[in-house]
Amino acid sequence: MTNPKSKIRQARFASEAHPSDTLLCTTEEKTASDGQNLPPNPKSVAILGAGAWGTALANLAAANGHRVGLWSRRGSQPLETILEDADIILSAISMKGVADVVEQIKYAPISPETIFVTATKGLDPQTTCTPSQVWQTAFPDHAVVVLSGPNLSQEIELKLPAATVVASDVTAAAELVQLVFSSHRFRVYTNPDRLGVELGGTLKNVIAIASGVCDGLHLGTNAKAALVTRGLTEMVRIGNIWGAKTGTFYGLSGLGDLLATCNSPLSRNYQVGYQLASGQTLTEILANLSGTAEGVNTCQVLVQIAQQKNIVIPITEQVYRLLQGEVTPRQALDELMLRDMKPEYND
Ligand SMILES: NC(=O)c1ccc[n+]([C@@H]2O[C@H](COP(=O)([O-])OP(=O)(O)OC[C@H]3O[C@@H](n4cnc5c(N)ncnc54)[C@H](OP(=O)(O)O)[C@@H]3O)[C@@H](O)[C@H]2O)c1
Ligand SMILES: O=P(O)(O)OC[C@H](O)CO
Repeated sequence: MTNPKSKIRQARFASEAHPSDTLLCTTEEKTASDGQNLPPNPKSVAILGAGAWGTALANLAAANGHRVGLWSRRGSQPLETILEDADIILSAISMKGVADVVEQIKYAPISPETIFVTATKGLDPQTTCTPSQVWQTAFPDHAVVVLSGPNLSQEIELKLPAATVVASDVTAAAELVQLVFSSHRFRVYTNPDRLGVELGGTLKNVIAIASGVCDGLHLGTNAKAALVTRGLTEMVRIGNIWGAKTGTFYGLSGLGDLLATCNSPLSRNYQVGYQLASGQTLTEILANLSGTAEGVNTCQVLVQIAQQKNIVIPITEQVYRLLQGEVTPRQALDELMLRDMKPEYND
């Protein structure tokens, strides 16, 4: 006989429908495959964006026994229905859609207790704001949490172990989100530096494009190590100007995500770089890419910020010029190798 306490309600997607049409937890009871008991106080979690990451996060929360609704603009569930009574509203919308979705729900009846979580890794091209800043501006009285870490969604869907960070200045909100997503295969840490955690996940995408180029040109392990290390220096430099803490960039959401994304062919940003090195144009690559490579837009925003604030970010600049078609991958490499000689640390 199965112990009812060891049962969870598992979310299931019907293959014939859009995932967001079918998610809301089924009533099917199943022995806890993740070793989790049904939580004493299951939360209602609304996930916005049924792409790769939204779907993986929905599965994680549902496997922990929470009530999960997954919304997509292409599904049949109205947004208001998904938002009703949500304890947590998590956005996994790609950056280009965040402002639109925020606008749609700005005037929806949302409880003041509802926590917003953003899992988007991008920058708004109009305002240069981070996604959490966009959400916080629209919902100034709500807790906003960033979820970011080395989290390639395909590995998480395969139930491989991973860790992430949930960051907020509202500790209780971060701790609640930690509880909702934590399991024996997904270890969740809290961090008070919301901006640092968010920028780590965002800025590394540009370095991941550069790493793809490095591997596509077969430049070797020494070159890759140099690129990733100097890339981290650039990330810290930009983050410090923004007001993020240096130490945060050496954690999971910075160095951790950098290592994952710069070394995995599963990363869309890495794929963009790799394919650029093999001679394809950006237009061709993006036309065939499955999912979103946020680093392409982030790079443009960073170059704009660097010019305004006089920040030296040579790798990002070369990635920008490469994406614009102004240099070839080899020329970008030469530009980086032949820069003026300097000490390793002068910040
Ligand atoms: N995939 C990962 O491994 C991973 C891991 C961590 C973080 N992230 C971050 O999570 C975000 C989403 O990534 P993803 O891989 O899930 O990308 P994706 O598969 O391309 O999904 C993006 C989602 O955003 C939705 N969207 C875009 N514009 C919209 C708009 N105007 N209105 C409503 N919905 C809109 C898309 O809806 P449609 O399907 O209708 O276009 C889709 O559901 C990115 O910022 C990414 O950097 C991804
Ligand atoms: O596929 P990418 O390049 O968007 O990377 C996915 C995640 O950000 C990895 O943590």
